[in-house]
Amino acid sequence: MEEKGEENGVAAMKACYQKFDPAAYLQYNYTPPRADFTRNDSIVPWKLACLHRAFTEADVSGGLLVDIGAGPTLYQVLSGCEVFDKVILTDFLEVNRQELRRWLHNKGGCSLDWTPYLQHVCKLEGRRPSAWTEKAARLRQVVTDILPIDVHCSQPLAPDALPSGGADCLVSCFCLESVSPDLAAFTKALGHIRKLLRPGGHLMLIGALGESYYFGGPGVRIPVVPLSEAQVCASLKESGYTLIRLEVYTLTQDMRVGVDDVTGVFFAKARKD
Ligand SMILES: Nc1ncnc2c1ncn2[C@@H]1O[C@@H](CSCCNC[C@@H]2Cc3ccc([N+](=O)[O-])cc3CN2)[C@@H](O)[C@H]1O
Repeated sequence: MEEKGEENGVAAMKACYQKFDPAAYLQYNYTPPRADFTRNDSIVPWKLACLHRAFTEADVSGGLLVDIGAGPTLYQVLSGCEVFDKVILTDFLEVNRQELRRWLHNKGGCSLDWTPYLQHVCKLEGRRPSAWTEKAARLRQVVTDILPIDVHCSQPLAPDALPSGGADCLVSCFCLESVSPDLAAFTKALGHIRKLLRPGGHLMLIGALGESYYFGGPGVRIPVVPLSEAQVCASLKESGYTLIRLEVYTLTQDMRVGVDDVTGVFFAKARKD
């Protein structure tokens, strides 16, 4: 019976995503006030600072970085693309993979201008902001594939998607808790993606705390499993990771813009032993 319930929950979640609107989603979460580069207390600069620090620490190295459930966003690999020579982006929806391809193929028609993001990460790296064109070229050079993924499958990617040794690092932002019907499914999904990672490899995980829903487009209300810090730590441990660091951002009133009921954002750096 339990298996059936779990399958139904996952199927219902997948149905919700059929109406996901990348352009609206980007406007809701990746424009001011949540993405205000003139404010250090804005959410996106906080996330980029966490990712910059984590990717530039000496314990992170290797050849292949895989982004799990990238959605239509690229910010999550702007630091990692300088450390790894090969980056694979993944998402469940073709509309999101198309959005990513549009930017990577420099074809125009993107729903968001990523220039301020590229400039901000260049500043974090101590480079002049005008080096953003070099970072854009680097990102376009290292991203080799944009693949379909389903974190609820015990084998989330196609069999030959990754080299036999697996990825050296995974990054996943706001995906697992937004696609899982409950905490058990979230923890199980962490276990599924862990199999994509080589022993000693790192997981950089960003997610929402206390979120029970968000809008993935006008009128597209998508349920989310509300997580606490303690549940995130317990799920990482239970699914076979060693937590290195957990950082938390608490949303100020002006960051609560009506597109979700998220109360906080966590950043976890963990390792597969
Ligand atoms: N089975 C699946 N496997 C893998 N990916 C899947 C699956 N199903 C859907 N997907 C894929 O996962 C999705 C990832 S986008 C999920 C959005 N998460 C919630 C949203 C994000 C957000 C952003 C920023 C801030 N903030 O405070 O600044 C708060 C929040 C909280 N609300 C989407 O790309 C879908 O295509």
